[in-house]
Amino acid sequence: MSQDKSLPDLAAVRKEIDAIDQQLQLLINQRAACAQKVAQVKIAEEGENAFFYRPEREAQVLRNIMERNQGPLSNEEIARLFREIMSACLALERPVKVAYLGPEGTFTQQATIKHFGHSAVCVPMAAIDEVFREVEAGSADYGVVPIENSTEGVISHTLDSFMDSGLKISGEVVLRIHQHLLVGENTRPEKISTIYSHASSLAQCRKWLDAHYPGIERVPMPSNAEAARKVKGEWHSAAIAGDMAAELYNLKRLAENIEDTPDNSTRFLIIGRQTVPASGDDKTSLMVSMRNQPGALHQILEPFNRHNIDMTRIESRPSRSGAWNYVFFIDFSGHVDDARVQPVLKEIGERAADMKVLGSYPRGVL
Ligand SMILES: O=C(O)C(=O)C[C@]1(C(=O)O)C=C[C@@H](O)C=C1
Repeated sequence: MSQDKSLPDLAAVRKEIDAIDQQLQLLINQRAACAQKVAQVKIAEEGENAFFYRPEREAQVLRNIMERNQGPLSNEEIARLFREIMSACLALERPVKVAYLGPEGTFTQQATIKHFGHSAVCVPMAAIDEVFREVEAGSADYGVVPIENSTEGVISHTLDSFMDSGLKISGEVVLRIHQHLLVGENTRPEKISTIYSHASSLAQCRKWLDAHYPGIERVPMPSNAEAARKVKGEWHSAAIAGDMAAELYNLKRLAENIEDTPDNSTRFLIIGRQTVPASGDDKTSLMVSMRNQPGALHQILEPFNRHNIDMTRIESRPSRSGAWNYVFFIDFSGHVDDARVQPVLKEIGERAADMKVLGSYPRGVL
């Protein structure tokens, strides 16, 4: 019994919670049973190799949840809970196997869980092209690779992998990147002589390091998770890495959120073998090869402008097929099936030496 008469009665509120939990449990299992019925339809229509994961439907479900949310839980929090419910429902239909750029503890693993939830089977790969190969070979259903960082720019390795791959982009996920200075339990801050991290993480924290650890050696590592693993047993070094690595290796945080730009984020792509129908709010990624002639770039950009299509990114990479030819990677708002997108693709296709649609996919929701 509460002392203060204006406070709710604790035992009574807990009883209310128990009753709600009972209903929630029933409803969640009813929802899961519906997912099993959906699986039956998919198998009947498309066979055992049907695509059980439906990115467009998941994006719609999550958007609806956020739109109708009245609180007190925030839109992000409620969507995260439903993300996990859908993840469990999908696993009941058919567990999905997702290859990601490892090792365990990387931001890519964090992005994979953010996108697919905890019920997906996540497998770390040693390199970006291994993620591509694993999905191409059918050993994994989907792959997750980083594509661009807001402070560091594009990850060219991922772009280059698309040149030799027939895989499609089926989604994107954006992760806020928070970097921490991590040490093992026996490390004394004043004894630190080396700081390990991935080169891009060192670059993202350069100003902070200049101010707090001037003159201390900075050693690039293949990943920040590996940097975290290395400092676990060293008493004179520190690592820069994120939450996942800190938890995985049980490291102490000497300083948190040390990235130089507070809105530091990385965008990851989901790659697979699936063409995704329109979700209502989509993006498309294109790969366009152009001969190196005057006005080549203008020829590609002009149709987007004339048809009023919002181009969200353009990157160029030297083509591997011949000297001085360029490949442009273009992202724009819209889906290949949209009536206003089709004339743009037709015109660019006529002007380019080669054009490949890498995929139309829902804009990242979470
Ligand atoms: O609607 C479907 O196709 C389902 O399989 C159901 C469901 C869900 O739980 O809502 C589960 C997995 C799919 O990726 C999308 C949605």
